[in-house]
Amino acid sequence: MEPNNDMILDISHIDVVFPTPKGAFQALKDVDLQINRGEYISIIGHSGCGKSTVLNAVAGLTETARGGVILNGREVTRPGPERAMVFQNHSLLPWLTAYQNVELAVRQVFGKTRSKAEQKDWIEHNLRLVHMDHAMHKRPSEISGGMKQRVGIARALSMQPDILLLDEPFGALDALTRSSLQDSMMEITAELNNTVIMVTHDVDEAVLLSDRIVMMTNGPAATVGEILDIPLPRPRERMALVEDPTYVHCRSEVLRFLYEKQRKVEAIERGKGETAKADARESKVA
Ligand SMILES: Nc1ncnc2c1ncn2[C@@H]1O[C@H](COP(=O)(O)OP(=O)(O)OP(=O)(O)O)[C@@H](O)[C@H]1O
Repeated sequence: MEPNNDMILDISHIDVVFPTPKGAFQALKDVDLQINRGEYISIIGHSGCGKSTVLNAVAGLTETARGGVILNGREVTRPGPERAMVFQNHSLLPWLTAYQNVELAVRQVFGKTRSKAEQKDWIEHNLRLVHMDHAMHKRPSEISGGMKQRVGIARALSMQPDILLLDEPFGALDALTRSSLQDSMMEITAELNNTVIMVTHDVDEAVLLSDRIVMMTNGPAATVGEILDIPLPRPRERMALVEDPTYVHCRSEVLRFLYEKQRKVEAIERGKGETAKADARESKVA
């Protein structure tokens, strides 16, 4: 096979097993995924299937029991600023302003290599990218949820990570704020050509933003079920896409996958119910 020189991240056949009071729980089994530089990947799947666990393994927050995560040819063993994460619930320090929250990250990564003036310019540049320059001296309690999420994204971008890990970044926002952040994300990735892995539950969000959608099977022992290419040209305009046949097709492919998985779960549940009823009947007869 030809070597893939564009590949930045290799999630290579990973298993993740958690110890629980009831014994070992295998969350992921043989998850294998290669991501190219500049790609926007979404991970979608039913609740609890293991989407965040994949992201946490890439972040170096969760150990793998088998296989490994290789970023730029190096195995990931711990968290690092080259993998910046944004969570659903903004994790800003409440006593610091938006500017100071970003400054913390910039100091950590560039404290030794950039002058104070360069760091200031860089912090302001990143806050401008997410349209938060007007409120940079406000504390988290003085800004909306969407604005906090923008600051979280600025903080992640300011570290100039090789890869941006977004765990349902817009999940807690109302529909309008969510759309506006999705648009900002598309502008930013077009400008910076970031590599992104985003966990989402939202099919439209996944199709709008992604180059590929990774659809995961249900857990336990969840794995990559199907991968869907989204061949929509960029820039993408959400309103223009509503009736675009490629958009409609991609959307229905993801929905089909999710419904099929759901039907399987329901069939298994029904099967368990029937077995339980049969057991009960047998024990009565006995
Ligand atoms: N630290 C842990 N210890 C034990 N089990 C865990 C741990 N973390 C996750 N799990 C289990 O692993 C499975 C996958 O969890 P994960 O959070 O990755 O799913 P998810 O697809 O991101 O869920 P959601 O969509 O609801 O956020 C779940 O069954 C969860 O209960």
